[in-house]
Amino acid sequence: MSDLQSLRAAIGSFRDDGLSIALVPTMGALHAGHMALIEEAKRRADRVVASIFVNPRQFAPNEDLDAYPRKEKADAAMLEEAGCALLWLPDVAAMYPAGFATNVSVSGVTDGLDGAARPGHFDGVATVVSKLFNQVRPDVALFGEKDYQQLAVIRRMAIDLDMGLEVLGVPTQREEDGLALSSRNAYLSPEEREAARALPRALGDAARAIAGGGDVAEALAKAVASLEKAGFGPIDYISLNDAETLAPMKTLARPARLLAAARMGRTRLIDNLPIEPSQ
Ligand SMILES: Nc1ncnc2c1ncn2[C@@H]1O[C@H](COP(=O)(O)OP(=O)(O)OP(=O)(O)O)[C@@H](O)[C@H]1O
Ligand SMILES: CC(C)(CO)[C@@H](O)C(=O)[O-]
Ligand code: BAL
Repeated sequence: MSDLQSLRAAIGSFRDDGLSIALVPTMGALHAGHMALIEEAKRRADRVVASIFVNPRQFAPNEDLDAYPRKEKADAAMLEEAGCALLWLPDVAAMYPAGFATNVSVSGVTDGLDGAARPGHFDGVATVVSKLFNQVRPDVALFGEKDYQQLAVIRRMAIDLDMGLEVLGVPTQREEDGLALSSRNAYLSPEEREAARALPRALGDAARAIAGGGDVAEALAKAVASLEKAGFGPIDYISLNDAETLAPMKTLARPARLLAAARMGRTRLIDNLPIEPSQ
């Protein structure tokens, strides 16, 4: 459904029946990564609401808003098949009517990584996710760890603004060769798709080296070299960061996340892995 009045009525009737609600926000072109969020949502709440909205405010003018894949019919069928109770499909004019003038901006966790590489991106994400939370008023909302910084931003926002819901992360779903599932993988040519496996491989090698006590800078430099050799470029970042605050780390002193963003042809791919310090 696409109008807020109908959404509120449907949510109201779930609430009248005493049912809990999970929200899975997406931009559509659904794949098994999204479906893992739906499955986890079903375990966490009585009713699952999915949203599909390609949010113009989180794309910079030079990014792929127009090219972004749109597959509403197939998406709706997949969601119904998976047992999703409601699909929320707002349109741009309803989300951002004339006169819209509010921006939600989270600082700190947005300082580096995609926050630096995509200026304004996380303001767009925080603003639209605030709206989705206010529209659906879920008990729990689920996000993928593939977009690890996004998950950290939304967690921070929900706490800081007393949003009164649980924000849950779901592990990254991968292809057989390790590539993280992503709607943007559809942009890759067969040759680029083959070469793209170097990204999870480079992250895995670096994560193992760092977890085993290896020098962080050396492991990161090696990862950059292997990505360049595979045809990635430019590499926006490959970086070791605190798993919670996302502050950059030079040594493995606390639970960490190894995060990367790099371009394969016209496709920008991101990925990340956890690294735990050994006791
Ligand atoms: N491989 C994956 N595993 C787990 N969650 C995922 C995966 N891919 C996407 N998600 C999650 O699905 C939600 C919706 O993401 P989105 O619709 O942008 O899909 P996407 O595949 O990440 O697309 P994009 O190509 O834009 O990165 C986000 O919370 C995202 O982290
Ligand atoms: C969370 C989200 C739906 C907000 O537009 C988007 O950034 C996404 O799909 O990850
Ligand atoms: N999956 C994150 C949304 C974006 O890249 O715009």
